[in-house]
Formats: sequence, C-alpha cells, structure tokens
Amino acid sequence: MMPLIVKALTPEAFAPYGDVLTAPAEAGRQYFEAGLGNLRPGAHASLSMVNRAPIDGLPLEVTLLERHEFSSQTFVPTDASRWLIIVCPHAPGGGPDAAQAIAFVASGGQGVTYRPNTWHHGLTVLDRPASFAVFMWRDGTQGDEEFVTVEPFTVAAPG
Ligand SMILES: NC(=O)N[C@@H](O)C(=O)O
Ligand code: NI
Repeated sequence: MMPLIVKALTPEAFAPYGDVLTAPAEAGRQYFEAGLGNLRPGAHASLSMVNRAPIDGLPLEVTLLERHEFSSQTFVPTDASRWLIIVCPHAPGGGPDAAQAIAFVASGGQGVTYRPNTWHHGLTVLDRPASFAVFMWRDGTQGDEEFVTVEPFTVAAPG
C-alpha cells in the first residue's frame, strides 16, 4: 500500500468520523449529548487525563486500530503541540477498512470527538510530550474497547 500522506485536520474532512473541537466548552456539550444518545444500561461517564510521549516522527507504521463500539470518544488537548489522527471506515465484511484510512495532523488547539463505533488509531502525539482530557462512556465490558491488528501501512508527511 502506498504511504498514507497526512493532511491538515478540518471539520469538513473529518465530518464522516466525528467533530473537530476548537473550544473545550464544545467538548463538554458534545460529550454529554453524544453520550446520552447511546447509553448502555450501567454505562458511566469516563473522564481520564492522559499524558503521552511523542513518537519519533513520521513515517509511522500502523499495525493496530481500535474502536469504542458504543461510545463516542472525545480528546481535548490540555497541553499539546501537533498530534496525529488516523481513522478508517468499516470494511464490508466487518472490521476496519484500513485501505481507506485517512490521516490528519491536528494542532494543539484542536480536539476531536470520534462518533461511536469509529475505527481509529490510538492517541499519537508528535513533537513533544502532550496531555489530553479524554471523555467517553464505559460500562466495564469488552464492548468498551476493541483492538484489531491490520495489514501494516505507513503514514507519512507530505513532500
Ligand atoms: N485513553 C484511551 O482510552 N485511549 C484510546 O481509546 C485511544 O483512542 O487512544
Ligand atoms: Ni480510542
């Protein structure tokens, strides 16, 4: 597979997978609206503060994707430089369609909400260590998080 070239994160380009946030207040509203739309019995609100070291830079080889089938997932950078978002549609036979993956570079002023059941790469940070607030809904069952190994593909910077 040809390397996947990252593109700048814009609301329009990300729309099939969720929303781009530019103000933490948006995250709160979206989070509660989204969560109330798909609450499983026994689900509870989950807020975690995540610190993540940067990768060594691009290119990045992707081998693992994940989804939260029953919950949105919101990432609000609280102290971040650039970070990487990789998403892909569902394959007709189930699982992620990694061949259709799209990769974005977000600024430290941009957050995202993945819609429920969105295949995505785990939080990936560029440039320097970063901190995020992560909002989602969990019920403590396996449905909270599912990981899938994919045919490795490379995400690269333009040029
Ligand atoms: N913090 C956390 O849950 N992370 C993953 O779900 C992810 O998408 O990075
Ligand atoms: Ni996730």
